Amino acid sequence: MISNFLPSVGTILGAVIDVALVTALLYWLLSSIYGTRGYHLARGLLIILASLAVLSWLGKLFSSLQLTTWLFNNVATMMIFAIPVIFQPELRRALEEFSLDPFKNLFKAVPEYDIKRVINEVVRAVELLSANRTGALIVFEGKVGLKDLIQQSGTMLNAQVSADLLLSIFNTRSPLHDGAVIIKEDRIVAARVILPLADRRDDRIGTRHRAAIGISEETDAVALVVSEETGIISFAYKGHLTRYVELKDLPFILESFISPGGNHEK
Ligand SMILES: Nc1ncnc2c1ncn2[C@@H]1O[C@H](COP(=O)(O)OP(=O)(O)OP(=O)(O)O)[C@@H](O)[C@H]1O
Repeated sequence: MISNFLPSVGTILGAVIDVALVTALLYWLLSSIYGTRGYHLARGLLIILASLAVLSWLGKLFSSLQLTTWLFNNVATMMIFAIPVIFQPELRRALEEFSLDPFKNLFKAVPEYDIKRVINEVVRAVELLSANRTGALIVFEGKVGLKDLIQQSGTMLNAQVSADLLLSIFNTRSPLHDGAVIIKEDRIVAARVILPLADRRDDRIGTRHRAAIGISEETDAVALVVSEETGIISFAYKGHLTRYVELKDLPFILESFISPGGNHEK
């Protein structure tokens, strides 16, 4: 008798395969866009959708929560059409990369690196850039990836951070000096990257500083600026520009914002 109420082995197996397939698809989707600004948006949408799905399922179980069930059904349908539009560039790139190397995003190890060395090299470069009044914009990538910006406008370098390399890049005779340098962990990932400009209009600052504020508004990156006009060192974080940074304070400031794994803790 009880066996009438128990699901058959086939049903259980079907459900397990169903869940495994959806999980694998979502994992692939998220790992494909990991490193882009769309990743956190996609993760947020999935969390909302999963919460609504759980509530809707509970609603069905207890024959209540009709509004939640209605909301879930409509949001889910809407998202099927909205997601390809919102994530069009990321999905396109992910599919292209997938066709070239299907297992590229699996089994990535978390790298370890010497953060003190990176900071020392950056500070040494900033000291000379500031003294020589050479303009510079250095962005430290945080948890939010900047891969999409780099692919749109930058020149890939993927070189170890060193003061000499930073000085060569920002040398005004170098073809790479315009735009921003992106640092991820202990690598200079790219140079000549065009950043989104902050909307804020302020006559006291030009486009280099507005670009630093812009990227710090849109992501959790820290952007370091050396003014070409005055040699003043500034940094932008969470949309706020701190100017007149003293060189002696720079190592502590950078250390407090950057931690291994690309996470800014403050
Ligand atoms: N969107 C952007 N992304 C990255 N870099 C940019 C962007 N816009 C401008 N820059 C950089 O800023 C330089 C122009 O700086 P501009 O003089 O307008 O700004 P500023 O804030 O007054 O800086 P400075 O004090 O160094 O003069 C450009 O040559 C380029 O290297």
